Amino acid sequence: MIEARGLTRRYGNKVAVDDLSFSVRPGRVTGFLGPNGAGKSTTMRMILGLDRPTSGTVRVNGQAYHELDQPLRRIGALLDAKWVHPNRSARAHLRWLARTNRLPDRRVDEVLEAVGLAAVANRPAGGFSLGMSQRLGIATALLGDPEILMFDEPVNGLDPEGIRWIRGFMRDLAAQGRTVFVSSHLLSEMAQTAEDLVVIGRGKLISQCTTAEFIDNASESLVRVRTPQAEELRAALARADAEVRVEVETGALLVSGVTTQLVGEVAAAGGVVLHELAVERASLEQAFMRLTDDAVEYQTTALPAPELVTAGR
Ligand SMILES: Nc1ncnc2c1ncn2[C@@H]1O[C@H](COP(=O)(O)OP(=O)(O)OP(=O)(O)O)[C@@H](O)[C@H]1O
Repeated sequence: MIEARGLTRRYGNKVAVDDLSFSVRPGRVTGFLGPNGAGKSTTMRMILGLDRPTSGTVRVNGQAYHELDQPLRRIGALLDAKWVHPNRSARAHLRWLARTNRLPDRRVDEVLEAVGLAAVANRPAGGFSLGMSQRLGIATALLGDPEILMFDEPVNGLDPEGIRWIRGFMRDLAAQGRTVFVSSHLLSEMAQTAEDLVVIGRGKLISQCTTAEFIDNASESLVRVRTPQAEELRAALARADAEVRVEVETGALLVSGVTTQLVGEVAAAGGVVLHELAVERASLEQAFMRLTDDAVEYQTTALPAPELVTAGR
């Protein structure tokens, strides 16, 4: 269990993490989701005692990190896969960590086996691909056989096979009853991995819920209509209190807050010919960006949001 209460971290005038409270439960993969710069890495560093909160607390099984006896046995983390000394072999790296943390040598071979690195264990880690480095980072996190595991953007830059392996591995760890907390800036990635979500933007909590609930709330259903009498239909729908937008690229009308049935009936009553009438679900990533829009730190000005013209209600 990880519990943050009023967790806040300021760097000068910048509030990187802002009064964040959330809990991460055992036996599930919990995604830590937020756009770039939202404060995910800072929060994870505070959980590990690598950064100090300006105010608030974060506890690992009821204790602050520095109070933990043998912390590697309680919580294992992958924050940066490339921190291993390049001339050191995977096995030597893990042995060194095991010995300095009073962990048995046999754990080294167990974790190398678990992440599929046994065959390359004596090769210098400097020559490892990103995927292999990630596996070594995960082996390092597993060394103390901890109940809690934390991974910062573990699939960034990996090929599809590496991504598939990491997703499956995280789910297996959760199925063993462990607490698995994993960050990402992509909702689509989290949707395939995590059962629960902690969503943040600009350091603040946006939502804590199941992934299914978040997706349901986030994705807006739209009705897409194509008609040669767009103006008449727009006016009729506005009278029916629907919100109508025109998709500039294709000229189709996107109607929110209505069913296809209602649009069909309004069109029929107004004598409007329809060429297309369909339900369109906003993509998850669009929905996520809309929810966290105010919270995106580095908004691009060169590429404006998709041009949708809103007509009166
Ligand atoms: N040591 C630091 N000094 C000053 N500002 C910092 C420091 N560490 C982080 N920040 C700022 O705090 C904010 C949150 O950063 P953080 O790296 O935690 O976000 P993130 O959600 O992990 O983003 P990303 O996905 O881009 O890594 C950013 O504005 C960042 O510039």
